[in-house]
Amino acid sequence: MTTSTRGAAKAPAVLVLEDGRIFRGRAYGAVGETFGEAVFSTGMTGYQETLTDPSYHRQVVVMTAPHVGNTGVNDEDPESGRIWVAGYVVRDPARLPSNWRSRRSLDDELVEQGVVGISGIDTRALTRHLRERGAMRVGIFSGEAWKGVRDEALLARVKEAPQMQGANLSAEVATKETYVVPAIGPDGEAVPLGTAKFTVAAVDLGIKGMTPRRMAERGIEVHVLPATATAEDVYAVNPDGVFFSNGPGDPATADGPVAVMRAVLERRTPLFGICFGNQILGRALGFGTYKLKYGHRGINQPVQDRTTGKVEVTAHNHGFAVDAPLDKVSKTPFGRAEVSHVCLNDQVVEGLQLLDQPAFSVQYHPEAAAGPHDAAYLFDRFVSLMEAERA
Ligand SMILES: NC(=O)CC[C@H](N)C(=O)O
Repeated sequence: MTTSTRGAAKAPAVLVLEDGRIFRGRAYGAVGETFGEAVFSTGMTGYQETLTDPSYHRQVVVMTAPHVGNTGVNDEDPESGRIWVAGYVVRDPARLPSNWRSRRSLDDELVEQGVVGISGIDTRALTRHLRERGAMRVGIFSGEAWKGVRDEALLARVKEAPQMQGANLSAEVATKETYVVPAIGPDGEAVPLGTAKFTVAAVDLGIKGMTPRRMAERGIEVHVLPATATAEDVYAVNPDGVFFSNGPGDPATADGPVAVMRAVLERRTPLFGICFGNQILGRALGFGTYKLKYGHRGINQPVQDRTTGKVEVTAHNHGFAVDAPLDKVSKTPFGRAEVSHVCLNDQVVEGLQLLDQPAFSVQYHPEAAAGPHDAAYLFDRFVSLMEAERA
Protein backbone atom coordinates (compact mmCIF):
# COMPACT_ATOMS: atom_id res chain seq x y z
CA MET A 1 0.00 0.00 0.00
CA THR A 2 1.21 3.49 -0.80
CA THR A 3 0.13 6.62 0.94
CA SER A 4 0.16 10.18 -0.24
CA THR A 5 -0.95 13.40 1.35
CA ARG A 6 0.41 15.45 -1.50
CA GLY A 7 -3.00 16.34 -2.86
CA ALA A 8 -3.96 18.07 0.38
CA ALA A 9 -0.93 20.35 0.28
CA LYS A 10 -1.19 21.34 -3.35
CA ALA A 11 -1.36 24.69 -5.05
CA PRO A 12 -4.59 26.37 -6.12
CA ALA A 13 -5.85 25.51 -9.59
CA VAL A 14 -8.55 26.81 -11.89
CA LEU A 15 -10.65 25.12 -14.58
CA VAL A 16 -11.87 27.41 -17.35
CA LEU A 17 -14.56 26.29 -19.77
CA GLU A 18 -14.78 27.71 -23.25
CA ASP A 19 -18.14 29.35 -22.47
CA GLY A 20 -16.57 31.30 -19.62
CA ARG A 21 -17.71 29.20 -16.65
CA ILE A 22 -14.95 28.85 -14.08
CA PHE A 23 -14.34 26.35 -11.27
CA ARG A 24 -11.65 26.87 -8.64
CA GLY A 25 -9.99 24.01 -6.79
CA ARG A 26 -6.58 22.59 -6.06
CA ALA A 27 -3.91 21.04 -8.23
CA TYR A 28 -4.13 17.28 -8.62
CA GLY A 29 -1.40 15.26 -10.29
CA ALA A 30 1.11 17.34 -12.22
CA VAL A 31 1.16 21.11 -11.77
CA GLY A 32 1.02 23.19 -14.95
CA GLU A 33 -1.54 23.78 -17.64
CA THR A 34 -3.46 21.62 -20.06
CA PHE A 35 -6.20 21.89 -22.66
CA GLY A 36 -8.70 19.50 -24.22
CA GLU A 37 -12.35 18.70 -24.69
CA ALA A 38 -14.21 18.50 -21.35
CA VAL A 39 -16.18 15.26 -21.08
CA PHE A 40 -17.59 13.38 -18.12
CA SER A 41 -17.44 9.71 -17.26
CA THR A 42 -19.94 8.10 -14.92
CA GLY A 43 -17.88 4.96 -14.21
CA MET A 44 -17.54 4.37 -10.48
CA THR A 45 -14.64 1.96 -10.95
CA GLY A 46 -12.02 1.35 -13.60
CA TYR A 47 -10.24 4.70 -13.49
CA GLN A 48 -6.96 3.14 -14.58
CA GLU A 49 -8.63 1.71 -17.68
CA THR A 50 -10.21 5.10 -18.38
CA LEU A 51 -6.99 7.04 -18.00
CA THR A 52 -5.03 4.70 -20.28
CA ASP A 53 -7.70 4.33 -22.99
CA PRO A 54 -6.16 5.94 -26.13
CA SER A 55 -9.65 7.07 -27.19
CA TYR A 56 -9.39 9.76 -24.48
CA HIS A 57 -6.46 11.43 -26.24
CA ARG A 58 -7.02 15.24 -26.15
CA GLN A 59 -9.92 14.97 -23.69
CA VAL A 60 -10.08 16.28 -20.14
CA VAL A 61 -12.07 13.72 -18.19
CA VAL A 62 -14.38 14.74 -15.36
CA MET A 63 -15.22 11.90 -12.98
CA THR A 64 -18.76 12.00 -11.63
CA ALA A 65 -17.85 9.47 -8.92
CA PRO A 66 -16.90 11.69 -5.99
CA HIS A 67 -14.00 9.64 -4.63
CA VAL A 68 -11.24 8.78 -7.06
CA GLY A 69 -7.98 6.98 -6.44
CA ASN A 70 -9.19 4.80 -3.57
CA THR A 71 -7.59 1.65 -4.93
CA GLY A 72 -4.35 3.35 -6.00
CA VAL A 73 -2.53 2.32 -9.17
CA ASN A 74 -1.46 -1.20 -10.08
CA ASP A 75 0.66 -2.54 -12.93
CA GLU A 76 -1.98 -4.91 -14.35
CA ASP A 77 -4.96 -2.76 -15.30
CA PRO A 78 -3.65 -0.20 -17.83
CA GLU A 79 -5.14 -0.53 -21.33
CA SER A 80 -1.99 0.88 -22.96
CA GLY A 81 1.55 1.96 -22.10
CA ARG A 82 0.63 5.41 -20.79
CA ILE A 83 -2.08 7.73 -19.58
CA TRP A 84 -3.79 9.36 -22.55
CA VAL A 85 -6.28 11.77 -21.01
CA ALA A 86 -5.21 15.38 -21.48
CA GLY A 87 -6.37 16.33 -17.98
CA TYR A 88 -8.22 14.87 -15.03
CA VAL A 89 -10.94 16.39 -12.87
CA VAL A 90 -11.99 14.87 -9.55
CA ARG A 91 -13.88 16.02 -6.56
CA ASP A 92 -12.26 14.21 -3.67
CA PRO A 93 -8.97 12.39 -4.26
CA ALA A 94 -8.13 9.46 -2.02
CA ARG A 95 -5.78 10.45 0.76
CA LEU A 96 -5.01 6.85 1.61
CA PRO A 97 -5.22 4.44 -1.33
CA SER A 98 -5.74 0.89 -0.23
CA ASN A 99 -5.78 -2.27 -2.32
CA TRP A 100 -3.73 -5.45 -2.37
CA ARG A 101 -2.56 -4.74 -5.90
CA SER A 102 -1.80 -1.04 -5.39
CA ARG A 103 1.79 -0.01 -6.09
CA ARG A 104 1.51 3.79 -5.80
CA SER A 105 -1.07 6.53 -5.44
CA LEU A 106 -3.00 7.87 -8.42
CA ASP A 107 -1.79 11.37 -7.57
CA ASP A 108 1.84 10.20 -7.80
CA GLU A 109 1.15 8.39 -11.06
CA LEU A 110 -0.37 11.52 -12.61
CA VAL A 111 2.67 13.52 -11.46
CA GLU A 112 5.01 10.86 -12.85
CA GLN A 113 3.29 10.93 -16.24
CA GLY A 114 2.95 14.73 -16.31
CA VAL A 115 -0.85 14.71 -16.36
CA VAL A 116 -2.33 17.96 -15.05
CA GLY A 117 -5.49 17.64 -12.99
CA ILE A 118 -7.68 19.54 -10.60
CA SER A 119 -9.46 18.39 -7.44
CA GLY A 120 -11.82 19.85 -4.91
CA ILE A 121 -14.33 21.21 -7.39
CA ASP A 122 -18.06 20.56 -7.60
CA THR A 123 -17.96 17.87 -10.26
CA ARG A 124 -21.73 17.49 -10.12
CA ALA A 125 -22.25 21.14 -11.08
CA LEU A 126 -19.61 20.80 -13.82
CA THR A 127 -21.26 17.65 -15.19
CA ARG A 128 -24.69 19.28 -15.21
CA HIS A 129 -23.20 22.24 -17.03
CA LEU A 130 -21.71 19.96 -19.70
CA ARG A 131 -25.02 18.13 -20.02
CA GLU A 132 -26.85 21.41 -20.57
CA ARG A 133 -24.34 23.14 -22.79
CA GLY A 134 -22.59 20.17 -24.38
CA ALA A 135 -18.97 19.00 -24.42
CA MET A 136 -16.65 21.95 -24.98
CA ARG A 137 -13.04 22.99 -24.77
CA VAL A 138 -11.49 23.48 -21.36
CA GLY A 139 -8.22 24.50 -19.74
CA ILE A 140 -6.80 23.61 -16.33
CA PHE A 141 -4.18 25.93 -14.89
CA SER A 142 -2.19 25.44 -11.69
CA GLY A 143 1.10 26.61 -10.23
CA GLU A 144 3.29 29.32 -11.72
CA ALA A 145 1.72 29.18 -15.19
CA TRP A 146 -1.46 30.68 -13.82
CA LYS A 147 -0.36 33.07 -11.08
CA GLY A 148 -1.34 36.64 -11.74
CA VAL A 149 -3.02 35.90 -15.08
CA ARG A 150 -6.54 37.28 -15.45
CA ASP A 151 -9.44 34.90 -16.11
CA GLU A 152 -10.11 36.55 -19.50
CA ALA A 153 -6.56 35.79 -20.58
CA LEU A 154 -6.97 32.15 -19.53
CA LEU A 155 -10.24 31.96 -21.44
CA ALA A 156 -8.51 33.30 -24.54
CA ARG A 157 -5.95 30.47 -24.26
CA VAL A 158 -8.75 27.90 -23.98
CA LYS A 159 -10.33 29.24 -27.15
CA GLU A 160 -7.05 28.78 -29.02
CA ALA A 161 -7.05 25.02 -28.29
CA PRO A 162 -8.09 22.72 -31.16
CA GLN A 163 -11.68 21.45 -31.36
CA MET A 164 -12.51 17.74 -31.25
CA GLN A 165 -14.74 18.06 -34.30
CA GLY A 166 -12.52 17.56 -37.34
CA ALA A 167 -9.63 16.08 -35.31
CA ASN A 168 -7.75 13.22 -36.99
CA LEU A 169 -5.92 11.54 -34.11
CA SER A 170 -5.61 7.79 -34.64
CA ALA A 171 -2.10 7.87 -36.07
CA GLU A 172 -0.95 9.82 -33.00
CA VAL A 173 -1.89 7.04 -30.62
CA ALA A 174 -1.65 3.81 -32.66
CA THR A 175 1.32 1.47 -32.92
CA LYS A 176 3.93 2.42 -35.51
CA GLU A 177 4.95 -1.20 -36.06
CA THR A 178 2.87 -4.32 -36.54
CA TYR A 179 2.97 -6.71 -33.58
CA VAL A 180 1.43 -10.09 -32.95
CA VAL A 181 -0.60 -11.17 -29.92
CA PRO A 182 -0.51 -14.99 -29.86
CA ALA A 183 -3.62 -17.03 -29.20
CA ILE A 184 -3.93 -18.30 -25.63
CA GLY A 185 -4.19 -22.08 -25.25
CA PRO A 186 -6.39 -24.01 -22.80
CA ASP A 187 -3.74 -23.90 -20.07
CA GLY A 188 -3.03 -20.23 -20.50
CA GLU A 189 0.01 -20.85 -22.68
CA ALA A 190 0.85 -18.85 -25.81
CA VAL A 191 -0.01 -20.87 -28.92
CA PRO A 192 3.00 -20.98 -31.30
CA LEU A 193 2.64 -18.41 -34.07
CA GLY A 194 1.08 -19.72 -37.25
CA THR A 195 -0.76 -22.58 -35.54
CA ALA A 196 -3.76 -20.80 -34.00
CA LYS A 197 -7.30 -21.64 -35.05
CA PHE A 198 -7.83 -18.19 -36.61
CA THR A 199 -5.73 -15.23 -37.66
CA VAL A 200 -7.18 -11.74 -37.39
CA ALA A 201 -5.73 -8.53 -38.81
CA ALA A 202 -6.62 -5.77 -36.32
CA VAL A 203 -6.28 -2.21 -37.58
CA ASP A 204 -5.10 -0.19 -34.57
CA LEU A 205 -6.83 3.18 -34.47
CA GLY A 206 -6.13 3.50 -30.73
CA ILE A 207 -6.68 -0.07 -29.59
CA LYS A 208 -7.06 -0.98 -25.91
CA GLY A 209 -4.88 -3.86 -24.69
CA MET A 210 -7.88 -5.92 -23.63
CA THR A 211 -9.24 -6.20 -27.17
CA PRO A 212 -6.57 -8.48 -28.71
CA ARG A 213 -6.54 -10.32 -25.39
CA ARG A 214 -10.28 -11.10 -25.63
CA MET A 215 -9.67 -12.46 -29.12
CA ALA A 216 -6.55 -14.40 -28.07
CA GLU A 217 -8.59 -16.09 -25.33
CA ARG A 218 -10.82 -17.42 -28.09
CA GLY A 219 -8.00 -19.04 -30.03
CA ILE A 220 -7.29 -16.10 -32.34
CA GLU A 221 -3.79 -14.96 -33.30
CA VAL A 222 -4.06 -11.20 -33.62
CA HIS A 223 -1.82 -9.16 -35.92
CA VAL A 224 -2.14 -5.57 -34.77
CA LEU A 225 -1.42 -3.20 -37.68
CA PRO A 226 -0.75 0.56 -37.63
CA ALA A 227 -3.63 2.97 -38.29
CA THR A 228 -2.10 3.72 -41.69
CA ALA A 229 -2.24 0.05 -42.80
CA THR A 230 -3.40 -0.46 -46.37
CA ALA A 231 -5.63 -3.24 -47.68
CA GLU A 232 -2.45 -4.99 -48.93
CA ASP A 233 -1.00 -4.84 -45.42
CA VAL A 234 -4.21 -6.36 -44.06
CA TYR A 235 -4.26 -9.22 -46.59
CA ALA A 236 -0.51 -9.82 -46.22
CA VAL A 237 -1.26 -11.56 -42.91
CA ASN A 238 -3.70 -13.86 -44.66
CA PRO A 239 -6.49 -13.11 -42.19
CA ASP A 240 -9.60 -15.17 -41.44
CA GLY A 241 -11.16 -11.98 -40.13
CA VAL A 242 -10.45 -8.27 -39.99
CA PHE A 243 -11.01 -6.05 -36.97
CA PHE A 244 -11.16 -2.22 -36.68
CA SER A 245 -10.53 -0.84 -33.19
CA ASN A 246 -11.70 2.02 -31.01
CA GLY A 247 -9.81 5.28 -31.24
CA PRO A 248 -9.78 9.03 -30.61
CA GLY A 249 -10.95 11.87 -32.82
CA ASP A 250 -13.67 12.57 -35.32
CA PRO A 251 -14.69 9.60 -37.52
CA ALA A 252 -15.47 12.04 -40.34
CA THR A 253 -11.69 12.42 -40.79
CA ALA A 254 -10.94 8.68 -41.04
CA ASP A 255 -10.96 8.42 -44.84
CA GLY A 256 -7.97 6.04 -44.94
CA PRO A 257 -9.52 3.38 -42.64
CA VAL A 258 -12.88 3.78 -44.43
CA ALA A 259 -11.20 2.95 -47.75
CA VAL A 260 -9.47 -0.09 -46.22
CA MET A 261 -12.76 -1.26 -44.73
CA ARG A 262 -14.47 -0.96 -48.11
CA ALA A 263 -11.77 -3.18 -49.60
CA VAL A 264 -12.44 -5.75 -46.86
CA LEU A 265 -16.20 -5.58 -47.48
CA GLU A 266 -15.54 -6.00 -51.21
CA ARG A 267 -13.74 -9.28 -50.46
CA ARG A 268 -16.43 -10.37 -47.99
CA THR A 269 -13.90 -11.25 -45.28
CA PRO A 270 -15.54 -11.57 -41.82
CA LEU A 271 -15.38 -8.16 -40.21
CA PHE A 272 -15.84 -6.80 -36.69
CA GLY A 273 -15.51 -3.22 -35.46
CA ILE A 274 -15.65 -1.61 -32.03
CA CYS A 275 -16.49 2.04 -31.35
CA PHE A 276 -14.39 4.03 -33.86
CA GLY A 277 -14.57 0.80 -35.88
CA ASN A 278 -18.38 0.99 -35.78
CA GLN A 279 -18.31 4.58 -37.00
CA ILE A 280 -15.99 3.54 -39.82
CA LEU A 281 -18.32 0.72 -40.83
CA GLY A 282 -21.16 3.28 -40.81
CA ARG A 283 -19.20 5.51 -43.15
CA ALA A 284 -18.09 2.61 -45.35
CA LEU A 285 -21.77 1.73 -45.83
CA GLY A 286 -22.61 5.31 -46.78
CA PHE A 287 -24.10 6.57 -43.49
CA GLY A 288 -23.02 9.82 -41.89
CA THR A 289 -21.59 10.39 -38.43
CA TYR A 290 -22.36 13.29 -36.10
CA LYS A 291 -21.19 14.71 -32.80
CA LEU A 292 -23.33 13.91 -29.78
CA LYS A 293 -24.09 16.77 -27.42
CA TYR A 294 -22.07 15.34 -24.53
CA GLY A 295 -21.45 11.72 -25.48
CA HIS A 296 -21.68 8.44 -23.58
CA ARG A 297 -18.92 7.62 -21.13
CA GLY A 298 -19.32 5.17 -18.29
CA ILE A 299 -19.88 1.53 -17.49
CA ASN A 300 -23.62 1.20 -16.95
CA GLN A 301 -25.22 2.15 -20.25
CA PRO A 302 -28.26 0.04 -21.23
CA VAL A 303 -28.12 -1.28 -24.79
CA GLN A 304 -30.59 -3.53 -26.55
CA ASP A 305 -29.39 -6.18 -28.96
CA ARG A 306 -32.26 -5.98 -31.44
CA THR A 307 -31.29 -9.28 -33.03
CA THR A 308 -32.22 -11.12 -29.79
CA GLY A 309 -34.23 -8.51 -27.87
CA LYS A 310 -31.89 -8.84 -24.90
CA VAL A 311 -30.78 -5.81 -22.94
CA GLU A 312 -27.19 -5.62 -21.78
CA VAL A 313 -25.39 -3.26 -19.44
CA THR A 314 -22.35 -1.93 -21.25
CA ALA A 315 -19.23 0.26 -21.10
CA HIS A 316 -19.17 3.32 -23.37
CA ASN A 317 -16.74 5.98 -24.44
CA HIS A 318 -17.93 7.85 -27.47
CA GLY A 319 -18.61 11.43 -28.44
CA PHE A 320 -19.74 10.75 -32.02
CA ALA A 321 -22.38 8.39 -33.39
CA VAL A 322 -23.58 6.87 -36.66
CA ASP A 323 -26.60 8.38 -38.34
CA ALA A 324 -28.50 5.33 -39.61
CA PRO A 325 -32.27 4.70 -39.72
CA LEU A 326 -33.40 2.67 -36.71
CA ASP A 327 -36.50 1.10 -38.11
CA LYS A 328 -35.72 0.00 -41.59
CA VAL A 329 -33.28 -2.17 -43.43
CA SER A 330 -30.95 0.05 -45.49
CA LYS A 331 -29.66 -0.76 -48.94
CA THR A 332 -25.92 -0.16 -49.11
CA PRO A 333 -23.20 -0.81 -51.71
CA PHE A 334 -22.43 -3.99 -49.70
CA GLY A 335 -25.96 -5.33 -49.45
CA ARG A 336 -28.62 -4.84 -46.80
CA ALA A 337 -27.65 -3.38 -43.43
CA GLU A 338 -29.53 -2.75 -40.21
CA VAL A 339 -29.06 -1.20 -36.82
CA SER A 340 -28.44 -4.20 -34.56
CA HIS A 341 -28.00 -2.39 -31.23
CA VAL A 342 -29.52 0.75 -29.76
CA CYS A 343 -28.89 2.71 -26.55
CA LEU A 344 -32.02 2.68 -24.42
CA ASN A 345 -31.23 6.04 -22.80
CA ASP A 346 -31.38 8.06 -25.99
CA GLN A 347 -31.93 5.73 -28.97
CA VAL A 348 -28.42 6.33 -30.32
CA VAL A 349 -27.19 3.73 -32.82
CA GLU A 350 -24.97 1.29 -30.90
CA GLY A 351 -24.38 -1.39 -33.50
CA LEU A 352 -24.63 -2.25 -37.20
CA GLN A 353 -24.85 -5.50 -39.06
CA LEU A 354 -24.85 -6.51 -42.67
CA LEU A 355 -27.46 -9.02 -43.69
CA ASP A 356 -25.83 -10.33 -46.86
CA GLN A 357 -22.27 -10.78 -45.67
CA PRO A 358 -20.36 -11.47 -42.44
CA ALA A 359 -19.76 -7.99 -41.02
CA PHE A 360 -20.89 -6.23 -37.85
CA SER A 361 -19.80 -3.65 -35.33
CA VAL A 362 -20.75 -2.06 -32.02
CA GLN A 363 -20.33 1.46 -30.72
CA TYR A 364 -19.58 0.32 -27.18
CA HIS A 365 -17.01 -1.90 -25.46
CA PRO A 366 -17.46 -5.67 -25.20
CA GLU A 367 -13.79 -5.86 -24.17
CA ALA A 368 -14.32 -3.61 -21.11
CA ALA A 369 -11.81 -4.83 -18.56
CA ALA A 370 -13.38 -3.13 -15.58
CA GLY A 371 -16.66 -4.65 -16.74
CA PRO A 372 -19.50 -5.07 -17.24
CA HIS A 373 -19.02 -8.19 -19.33
CA ASP A 374 -22.56 -8.66 -20.67
CA ALA A 375 -21.39 -7.97 -24.22
CA ALA A 376 -18.48 -10.44 -24.33
CA TYR A 377 -20.67 -12.65 -26.58
CA LEU A 378 -19.82 -10.34 -29.47
CA PHE A 379 -16.32 -11.82 -29.67
CA ASP A 380 -17.96 -15.25 -29.93
CA ARG A 381 -20.16 -13.90 -32.73
CA PHE A 382 -17.01 -12.84 -34.58
CA VAL A 383 -15.55 -16.35 -34.10
CA SER A 384 -18.81 -17.87 -35.42
CA LEU A 385 -18.59 -15.73 -38.55
CA MET A 386 -15.05 -16.97 -39.18
CA GLU A 387 -16.10 -20.57 -38.49
CA ALA A 388 -19.03 -20.29 -40.89
CA GLU A 389 -16.75 -18.87 -43.57
CA ARG A 390 -14.42 -21.84 -43.22
CA ALA A 391 -17.17 -24.49 -43.15
N1 LIG B 1 -13.82 4.93 -28.00
C1 LIG B 1 -13.87 5.28 -29.28
O1 LIG B 1 -13.48 4.55 -30.18
C2 LIG B 1 -14.39 6.66 -29.56
C3 LIG B 1 -14.65 6.92 -31.02
C4 LIG B 1 -14.72 8.41 -31.35
N2 LIG B 1 -13.46 9.03 -31.10
C5 LIG B 1 -15.82 9.05 -30.52
O2 LIG B 1 -15.55 9.82 -29.64
O3 LIG B 1 -16.98 8.80 -30.75
